[in-house]
Amino acid sequence: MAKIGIIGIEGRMGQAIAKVLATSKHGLVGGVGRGEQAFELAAQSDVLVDFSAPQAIENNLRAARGENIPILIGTTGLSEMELGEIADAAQDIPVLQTGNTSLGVNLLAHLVGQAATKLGPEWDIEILEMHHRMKMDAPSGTALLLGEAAAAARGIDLTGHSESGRDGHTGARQDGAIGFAALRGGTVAGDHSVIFAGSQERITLSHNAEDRSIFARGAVQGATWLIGKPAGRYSMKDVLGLD
Ligand SMILES: NC(=O)C1=CN([C@@H]2O[C@H](COP(=O)(O)OP(=O)(O)OC[C@H]3O[C@@H](n4cnc5c(N)ncnc54)[C@H](OP(=O)(O)O)[C@@H]3O)[C@@H](O)[C@H]2O)C=CC1
Ligand SMILES: O=C(O)C1=N[C@H](C(=O)O)C[C@H](O)C1
Repeated sequence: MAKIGIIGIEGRMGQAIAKVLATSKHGLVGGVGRGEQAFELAAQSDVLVDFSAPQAIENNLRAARGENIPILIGTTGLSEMELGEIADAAQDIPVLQTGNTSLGVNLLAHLVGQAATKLGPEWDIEILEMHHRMKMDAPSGTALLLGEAAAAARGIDLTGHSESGRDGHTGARQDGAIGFAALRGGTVAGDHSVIFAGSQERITLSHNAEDRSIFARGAVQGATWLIGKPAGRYSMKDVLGLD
């Protein structure tokens, strides 16, 4: 049995993970919310799971490092600086950071990579996502993960090739760009489509999350997998054996 500590326990994902743990062989040792002590939680846990907010990352990494335990970070909307802090922490402890913990999305990313490899750069790639009205960040962490998969397959850097937030007189699409569009509304748990638009034809690869339990199950699987691993940076592809 693994002792799992949840950062962001009162949130939508924190509650979904607690529900999964209630019927699993793994134990929930507790959780913390805003302003509470991640350090005390880390001292009682085998692994930390963070679904909170980007501002909490630095503190949460310090808590995991202080106890020499792994951490799974599902929080999205991370800045370059926060991603740098994650890379730094991964020199000392196992860290899994991902925009999506579900099996379906990670398989989708794998398929997107395959399609991008087979289809030449004349096929434009556009990524469309829709989420519930409370979501704080755009493009979603999943959209970026899918964009990274397409960019890696094409041998390009996503940052230098992404186009998002088109509005007004945008001019023509840049050759080789990966486009992002975000919709927000209602209670949508997470819909993502990757569109490959060629000449007179289109291929669309999609995933629809019907419930947060898919992310919660993946988070528990990823967190328990991390226990006992050497320090380093891991992804759900490692957990699910998708490479
Ligand atoms: N990787 C994945 O598979 C998934 C990732 N996510 C991501 O997880 C994150 C959380 O999503 P969701 O649960 O829907 O969001 P919620 O807003 O429902 O929950 C976030 C929780 O974290 C708390 N919180 C905020 N700041 C801190 C802090 N500094 N320290 C500790 N707790 C804090 C919030 O408290 P308060 O209410 O007081 O603000 C809230 O309870 C988002 O970034 C989201 O994009 C979501 C689903 C799947
Ligand atoms: O905030 C959410 O709800 C979700 N966030 C993740 C993201 O940014 O991709 C994962 C999932 O789509 C739900």
